[in-house]
Amino acid sequence: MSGYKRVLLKLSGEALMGDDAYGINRATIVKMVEDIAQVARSGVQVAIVIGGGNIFRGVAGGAVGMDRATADYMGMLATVMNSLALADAMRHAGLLARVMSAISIDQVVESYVRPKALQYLEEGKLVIFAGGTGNPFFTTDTAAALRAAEIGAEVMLKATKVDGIYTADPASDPAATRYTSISFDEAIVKRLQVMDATAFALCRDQGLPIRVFSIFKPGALLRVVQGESEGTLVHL
Ligand SMILES: Nc1ncnc2c1ncn2[C@@H]1O[C@H](COP(=O)(O)OP(=O)(O)OP(=O)(O)O)[C@@H](O)[C@H]1O
Ligand SMILES: O=c1ccn([C@@H]2O[C@H](COP(=O)(O)O)[C@@H](O)[C@H]2O)c(=O)[nH]1
Repeated sequence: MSGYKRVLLKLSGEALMGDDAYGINRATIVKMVEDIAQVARSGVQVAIVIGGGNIFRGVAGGAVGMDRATADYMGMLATVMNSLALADAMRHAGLLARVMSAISIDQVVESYVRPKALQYLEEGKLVIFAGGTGNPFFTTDTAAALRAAEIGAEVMLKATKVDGIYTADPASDPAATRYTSISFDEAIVKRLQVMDATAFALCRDQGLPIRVFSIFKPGALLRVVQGESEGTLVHL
């Protein structure tokens, strides 16, 4: 069905809220899992990183006055919660998923060990990388780029609230237009805020393409994995 054997899927944490003000919307997570199941059942190995913006963001208003590193650790813990919720929804859908955290919380979740993650993927299990990079001052987009490179994913798929990369943030600029494709250097130089520059630079240096597409568009994930033109491709 596709040329891809192994992909890294970055899911927006904020998208998990659905129409709610914060947290995890049940219907939204179930829909996300249905889309992932279609791809996983086709034989593609899928590793996932989910953000934490629906629960906590270290640089957000709620963290004003806090020590930045402490706030960032709270953000990383939020991604552990989202990862557990995602794995639970996957179990309900009959999928086998393992959560591996960059921060050790052994009573709750397995710690990230690269060979073990590779073994799970080869066994056909979904692997959810929680806890970001395990370091403050980073983001889950950078964690996704890092893990994608570590596991030898062929592409990083960023499923987000917008349907690609625009000339400016489409949420605030209605005149913004969407790129079908864009080079890493152009995305970095133009400071397009859809992803942080560290994540773009890591993918560029590893020759790892990124596809940005809408998490809400029905069938978009499957089309992306089938190699169809969807959203925006970021390339060398
Ligand atoms: N040039 C741009 N093109 C597209 N989107 C942009 C651009 N600039 C800013 N954005 C914004 O980037 C955001 C990306 O959303 P997303 O929820 O994936 O972010 P995130 O920080 O990775 O979320 P989370 O941390 O919750 O996973 C969108 O809300 C979009 O409005
Ligand atoms: O490697 C990482 C990943 C994340 N954080 C903190 O968590 C929040 C939530 O992650 P998002 O990517 O914004 O969804 C982020 O704002 C950071 O505060 C981190 O410190 N290190």
